[in-house]
Amino acid sequence: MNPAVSVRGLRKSYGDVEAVKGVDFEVAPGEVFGFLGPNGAGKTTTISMLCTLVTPTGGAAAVGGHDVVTQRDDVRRNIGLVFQDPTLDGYLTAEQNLRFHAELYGVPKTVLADRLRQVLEMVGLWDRKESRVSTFSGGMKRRLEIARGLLHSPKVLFLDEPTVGLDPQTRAAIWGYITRLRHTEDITIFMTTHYMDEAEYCDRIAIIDHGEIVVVDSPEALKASVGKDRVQIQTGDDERAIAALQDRFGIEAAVHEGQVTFAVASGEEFVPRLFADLGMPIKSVSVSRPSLDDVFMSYTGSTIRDAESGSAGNQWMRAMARGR
Ligand SMILES: Nc1ncnc2c1ncn2[C@@H]1O[C@H](COP(=O)(O)OP(=O)(O)OP(=O)(O)O)[C@@H](O)[C@H]1O
Repeated sequence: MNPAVSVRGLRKSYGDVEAVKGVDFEVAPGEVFGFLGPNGAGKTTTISMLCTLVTPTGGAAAVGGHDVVTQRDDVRRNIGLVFQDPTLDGYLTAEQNLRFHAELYGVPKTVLADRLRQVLEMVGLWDRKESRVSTFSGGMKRRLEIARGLLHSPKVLFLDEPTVGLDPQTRAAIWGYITRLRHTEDITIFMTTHYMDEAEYCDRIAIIDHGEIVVVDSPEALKASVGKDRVQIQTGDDERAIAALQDRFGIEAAVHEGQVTFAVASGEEFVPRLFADLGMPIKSVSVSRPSLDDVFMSYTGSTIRDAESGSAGNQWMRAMARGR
């Protein structure tokens, strides 16, 4: 089967700023594919090139088999967009917004009424179809944008940070619609996010940092590739525990989330040694498998939050990355 999205050496510079530095990847039909990276990593620039809104400086990309530079109209007919900034008309009703879009995309009149109802019911806005969009909450507007993005039955739906700025309940609802889509529509989904928990919904994710793809794989495979567990202990004296871990096991630890935290290859097997040889009482121990946070750290050397705030990451996280 031909890939839904195919990208080779794609790059984009804005003057001296190399926003995207030559990325390669393919997205299979029916896949939910995510770009995960901190603010400024190049996610919006990449998705904008795929949607024909930004012209690449180099390389090539095809969506649904159509080139994003030479076959822009074909690409546009085959894609749906939900971008960070809302583009709904507030003075129109929900239904009027969708009808306007249907006209632009040439949705046949014979199917329009059914399709309108289908997409509005999917996002829970059928009852509000006659309300003006200016009266909608942020979450309702985002839901309407998703309905609009799907109205013309696109082959690929592009979502740029679909839940940014929304409360946790609305974020969960939006993910509910997106995951249900894979059963109800014949569609490929390409999305960007800087939320680790949202990346978990994807079949595969590409981690992007400073305009480059660092790794592409399923969330499970990426977590398994870290190869280290996170161990957190509580003792009566954090400083002494950190020093003892260094002296007796050569392990670098730091206080993280209020507990002495470090990374080791097989956490459960290490715990008995810890009790036997740490040389001080331990009040509690927890061992957890790597999260996508740990994956991001392991491949890029900082956490997403640290990358966004410009700080350097803490000591145990740096220790986590050092194995590579
Ligand atoms: N129109 C533009 N002109 C100049 N520089 C730009 C422009 N658009 C993006 N950039 C720069 O390109 C880099 C990548 O930006 P991009 O918006 O693609 O990142 P992002 O990962 O999507 O982050 P965010 O989620 O904050 O949008 C940044 O350094 C940004 O400042």
